[in-house]
Amino acid sequence: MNDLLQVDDLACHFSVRRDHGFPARRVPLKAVDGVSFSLAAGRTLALVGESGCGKSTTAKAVLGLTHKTGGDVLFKGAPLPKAGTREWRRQRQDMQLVFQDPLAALDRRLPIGRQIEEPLHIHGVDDKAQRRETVTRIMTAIGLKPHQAASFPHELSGGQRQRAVLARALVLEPSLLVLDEPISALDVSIQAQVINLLVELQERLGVAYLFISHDLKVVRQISHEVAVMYLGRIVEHGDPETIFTAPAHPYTRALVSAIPTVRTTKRERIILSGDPPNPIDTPPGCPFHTRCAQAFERCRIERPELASTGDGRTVACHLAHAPDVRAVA
Ligand SMILES: Nc1ncnc2c1ncn2[C@@H]1O[C@H](COP(=O)(O)OP(=O)(O)OP(=O)(O)O)[C@@H](O)[C@H]1O
Repeated sequence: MNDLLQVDDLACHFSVRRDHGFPARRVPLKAVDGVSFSLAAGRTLALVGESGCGKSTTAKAVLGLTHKTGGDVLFKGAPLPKAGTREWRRQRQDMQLVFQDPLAALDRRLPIGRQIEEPLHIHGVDDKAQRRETVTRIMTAIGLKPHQAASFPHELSGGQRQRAVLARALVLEPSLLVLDEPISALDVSIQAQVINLLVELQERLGVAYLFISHDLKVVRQISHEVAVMYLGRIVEHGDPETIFTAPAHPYTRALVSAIPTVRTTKRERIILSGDPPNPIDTPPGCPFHTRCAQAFERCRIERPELASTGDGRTVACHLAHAPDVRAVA
């Protein structure tokens, strides 16, 4: 198995208090419920879907930052060490996380050079000159001027700050970078620059990205594979070209139809009614049936498995696997 990251049947269920009803009781909230995927070195997998579908929880579980209640996460073929242990911290050098808001991720009181240098210090690079040289090299690679090492976060633009965050994440030369909405806090003009930079860095450094975004236009530019999530599950997974030109799941079709510039077989915008159901009360059958215009009896009873459609992707939809099923159901 050559995969850098292997996620099998991952589940993250939280115990939450139900708001209504008496007496108050705790119920399971299935934030992630049976997610499987793999990611090879130097590749990008995008996780997409509406807010609350479980993207960030999946990412945190991959890094051991949230407790998983089921399934396995293998990194370089081995299970994640227990969070907080020395082994886990050592492994975290090789799997870094970049969040949405660069200002929140940086310490306002420290010059960015010091912040980029810090992981080297923590992970035992004792030679100061070597640390400084590495910082200069990574800053140059990321498009920052070495003299900007002395700048404080508020003295930089939004794009420069996100570059500084990326530099800090890359300074230990990780194999995996988890990027959680890395550009959504940036101006549109800067977003393209950061995306180009990410693509360039991947080619140069061979780092793999788990890229979380709700912006499908950006996802199409950057990813080698896309997994569409709905209510804690993957409903469609494949290469971006197939998914964006001929989405097979009705939910993916609705998401893709909302991208103005994407050509789909059906060009008209599909407006989904209502919000996704509460993950505390997932509907029986297909979790999407309550919002699906094509749902029929079987969808209300039987949950479709994520299965191959024979064109290199997997889809969890009864209709995608047997379009004439409605006639015989
Ligand atoms: N620690 C927690 N305790 C209880 N519920 C949680 C916890 N973390 C996440 N959730 C719930 O799990 C579900 C999935 O959340 P998650 O943040 O993973 O979604 P998301 O797709 O990343 O959304 P967004 O794009 O808004 O960040 C949501 O219903 C959220 O409220």
